Amino acid sequence: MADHEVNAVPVLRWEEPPEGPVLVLLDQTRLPGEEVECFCTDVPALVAAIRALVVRGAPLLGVVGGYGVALAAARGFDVEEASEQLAQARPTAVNLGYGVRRVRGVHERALAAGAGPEEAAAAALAEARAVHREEVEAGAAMGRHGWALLRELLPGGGLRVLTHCNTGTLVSGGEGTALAVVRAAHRAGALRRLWVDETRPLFQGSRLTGWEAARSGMAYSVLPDNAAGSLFAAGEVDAVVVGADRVAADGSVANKVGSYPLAVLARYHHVPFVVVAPLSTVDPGTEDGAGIEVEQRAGHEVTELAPGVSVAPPGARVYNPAFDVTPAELVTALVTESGVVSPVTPEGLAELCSRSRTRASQTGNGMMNA
Ligand SMILES: CSC[C@H]1O[C@H](OP(=O)(O)O)[C@H](O)[C@@H]1O
Repeated sequence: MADHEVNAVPVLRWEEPPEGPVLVLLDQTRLPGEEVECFCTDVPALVAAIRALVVRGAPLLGVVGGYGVALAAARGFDVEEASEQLAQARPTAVNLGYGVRRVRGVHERALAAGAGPEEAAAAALAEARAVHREEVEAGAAMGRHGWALLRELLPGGGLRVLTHCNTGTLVSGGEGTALAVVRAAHRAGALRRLWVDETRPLFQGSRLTGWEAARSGMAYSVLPDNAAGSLFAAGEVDAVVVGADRVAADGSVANKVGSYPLAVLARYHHVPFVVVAPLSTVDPGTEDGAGIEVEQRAGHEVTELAPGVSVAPPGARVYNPAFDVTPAELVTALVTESGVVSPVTPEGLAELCSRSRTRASQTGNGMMNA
C-alpha cells in the first residue's frame, strides 16, 4: 500500500445518521497519544472546535468552513449567521473565509434559482465535498512540484530538511502541503533526516508532525524551536520547507510563529527557504504583509504546559501571536498545486493565479471562484 494511502487519516468526515447530519473531526489536540473523534452537530460547536485547534491547518480550515455552511443548511440553521460565525472563528488563514464564501455562494445561488431548502442544502454539501477533494488533489500536486524543485536545488539527495509546525495529512486529509514535499522525497529515498521544530506553544510539530513522520517511517528528530540556529551553524540543514496560512499579493507569507526567524537563518546560511501552499492560501485582496491580521491567542497557552502546570509566575503578561510574517525577499520559492513561483514577486504570483483561474474555468474546477 502506497505511503500516502497508509497515512491518510480521517481528519474529518460527514455522516448522516437518522437524527441528522454530523461533522466528525479527528481531535488534533489529543494527538499523538489518543485518536479521539469530536462530533459537531451545530455551528457553535464547530466554531469552538476551530478555535481550540481540534481541527486546524489552513487548507483544512477552508474545508471545514465549507462543511460548516453545509451543516447549517442541512440542519435548517440561519446560513448567513452561521457563515459569519465560521468565517470569524480564526482571522489569519485566508482559506477559512474562502471555503465559507464558496459554499455559501452555491447555497445562495441555488435558493435564488428557486431550489427548496433541501435541494439548496444538497448543493452546499456537494460544493463542500468539492472543496475537500480539490485540497486533497492539490496536496498531491504540491508534493510533485516541490520534490522536483528540491531535486533541482539539491541534486545530490540525502536531504536534511527542517520543517515547522504541522503541514501534513492533518491539514487537508490528503498529502498536506510542506509535508507532502517531504513525503515525496522520503518515498524517493532522498530524505536523510527530517528536523521537526516542536513549535511552541502548542507543539504542532513534535505532536503532529512527529506523529505523521513516525507513521510514514521517516528518519526524524524533534528539536526545541530555539535549537534550530545551532543546526544551521553546524551545517546540518539543506533546506527549510514550511506551509502558509496566507500569502499576500506582494508575496509576504504568514505562517506559524517562528517561521520568520527560520527564513532569516536560512538566508544567512545560504539554505533554500521553501513555502508550500495551495492557491486557496494566496490572497490577492491583501496587498502586503502589514495587511495580514495575525491571530493573538490566550496567554495560558504559553504559561501553562497543561492545566495547572505553570511555567511562569501567576499574573505574567504574555505575548502569544499564533503567526508571523516573512517578507517575500526571504522566500526562495512558493510551491503551489499549479506550479512554482521563484522568486516570489507580485507579478509572478498574479500570473500563476491568472493561469490557474483560466484552467479552472476551462475544467469547471471552482478553486479560485470565491
Ligand atoms: C499549511 S496549513 C498548516 C499551517 O497551519 C498551522 O497553523 P495552526 O496549527 O495554528 O492552524 C501552521 O501555520 C501551519 O503552517
